[in-house]
Amino acid sequence: MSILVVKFGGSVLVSESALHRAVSEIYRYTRDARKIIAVVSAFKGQTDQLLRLAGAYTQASSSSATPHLVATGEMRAATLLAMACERSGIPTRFRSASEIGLVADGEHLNANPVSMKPDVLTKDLEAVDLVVVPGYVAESASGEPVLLGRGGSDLTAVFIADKLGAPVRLYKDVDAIYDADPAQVGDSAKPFDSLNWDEALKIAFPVVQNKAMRYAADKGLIVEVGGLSKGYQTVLGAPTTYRKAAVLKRPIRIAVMGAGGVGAKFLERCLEWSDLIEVDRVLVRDPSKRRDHPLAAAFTSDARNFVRNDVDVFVDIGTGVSPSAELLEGFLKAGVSVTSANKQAVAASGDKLRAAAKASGAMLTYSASVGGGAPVIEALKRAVKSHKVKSIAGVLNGTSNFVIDQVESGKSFDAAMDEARRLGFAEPDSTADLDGTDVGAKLKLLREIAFPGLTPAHLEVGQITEESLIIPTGKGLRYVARCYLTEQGLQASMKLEVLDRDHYLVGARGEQNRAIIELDNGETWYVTGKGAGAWPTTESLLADVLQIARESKLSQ
Ligand SMILES: NC(=O)c1ccc[n+]([C@@H]2O[C@H](COP(=O)([O-])OP(=O)(O)OC[C@H]3O[C@@H](n4cnc5c(N)ncnc54)[C@H](O)[C@@H]3O)[C@@H](O)[C@H]2O)c1
Ligand SMILES: N[C@@H](CCO)C(=O)O
Repeated sequence: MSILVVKFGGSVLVSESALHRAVSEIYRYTRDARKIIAVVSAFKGQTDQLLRLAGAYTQASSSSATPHLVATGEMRAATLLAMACERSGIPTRFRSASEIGLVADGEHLNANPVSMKPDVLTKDLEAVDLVVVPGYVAESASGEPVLLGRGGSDLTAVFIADKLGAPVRLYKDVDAIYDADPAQVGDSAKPFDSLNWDEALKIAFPVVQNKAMRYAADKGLIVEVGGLSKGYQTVLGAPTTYRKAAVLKRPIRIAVMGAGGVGAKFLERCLEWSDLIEVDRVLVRDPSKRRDHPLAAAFTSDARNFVRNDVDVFVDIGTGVSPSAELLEGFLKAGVSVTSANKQAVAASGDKLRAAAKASGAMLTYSASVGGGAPVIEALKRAVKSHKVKSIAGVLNGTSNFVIDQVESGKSFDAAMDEARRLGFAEPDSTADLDGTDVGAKLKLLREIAFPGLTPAHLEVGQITEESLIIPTGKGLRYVARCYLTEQGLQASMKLEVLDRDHYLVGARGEQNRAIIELDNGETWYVTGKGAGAWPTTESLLADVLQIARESKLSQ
């Protein structure tokens, strides 16, 4: 298990909408199979506000009630981050300082951590991808809440990382530690790639809590410090070097197709991140319908002049094969990287798209096309780097899975489909969710990664109808897509299957997707996440856009 401890503090959690950035940063790692412990401190200004409030009633520094009150700031931010991550489909668990047995001694407002129960966290991470923990707060040996000194969430993160033997990254409102404060001296401040502990203790203390640095220096730990959504940081605890890495100097410029259920949410997130992403143009069917949209001036219906190489990424959130497929190919040929949620377009023209990407060197990504926010494509791409895939089995359609669960709990088939449409899970023509059209495109995309060059000798396609949803007592029913190698060649099927109730795929609840990947070395990999809905799909699209920005020539 590859664990990373991350810490989000008030300098980056400036408001509730800043939680989205933290979610995207977490998803960046969980989609690559990292397990995350997120330590969270209060929203910007909250701790001061709560201390002032305490001071209005009593002498805050001597009251045993002060840590109880101040800790509500961390509790609020951490629980909301956990909920935001769940909404975006990241399997998440929240743990309080008391639940992880974080004990500290010393003054009640400036205590030092002495012990914790790392097993609670490692056991959680066997079941989920993320555990969120409030920072700054611990318990005294007698069970009273105590605080770890101002900036103490840094210490919580460093302490937990030490006990888990995991790397730690502290997110700040600066992208690195500089040799002088950039707010004071401007561009003459030079960023460090790394800083040894002696120098870090002299330079980095306005950014990182001194106690946390001393703890890390004593233990010889490595601590990364950087900004959100960036591909660079300063590494504390390594020989001092100034920054050599290329950095992103301007927002990523994008062209988008589609402003429907997913597209509207994606554009909303881009507007929140205008420092990072600039929406240049949006292809819609009828721009006149959206005059009051903040991006109205960018809306166009002119598909023929849409392909131009004046953007960094084309984001396809359209439907159907055409014109998405032509636009994806056009942008790739023009050297513009692309990401697509439109599985029909990518599945229909995968060879052409791969050829265009290869010829121009642009990146072709389509994580959101399969699994929504469940990182099935990432898992398969990782798997084929070092292994041969023997089989894939998965629940790959959120709508039908949601409907099966709803029908099982007593709802009518039609009412469940209506609900899936209302929640934005279903395809524009929702028969595609029931007759294998949606899953067929997804299975093709997975097959092309897992079994390149092979097509199934046989493909069995089943449909979902009201009458077909008969669930035998004690069993589970799932629409399962399979692709597997046999001596007779590649076989594939997608159909309703009766499975044991404790089968991994039956564990996919509602709109969740799940996949099981069997490898030739005997390993079995499991992938889970929300397979449909605007939030998880947007997260997946953003992760592709930000990955393209980090990995492409954009930062040179
Ligand atoms: N809804 C989900 O949960 C989900 C998840 C993963 C992937 N997807 C995929 O994302 C895409 C969008 O899904 P959605 O739920 O937002 O659908 P939607 O129907 O709400 O939105 C699609 C948008 O694309 C626009 N569009 C289609 N053809 C166009 C054209 N020729 N010119 C301009 N605009 C055009 C439509 O007007 C509409 O606004 C689909 O390909 C879908 O399969 C959806
Ligand atoms: N309609 C699709 C959207 C995600 O691809 C589903 O329900 O799975």
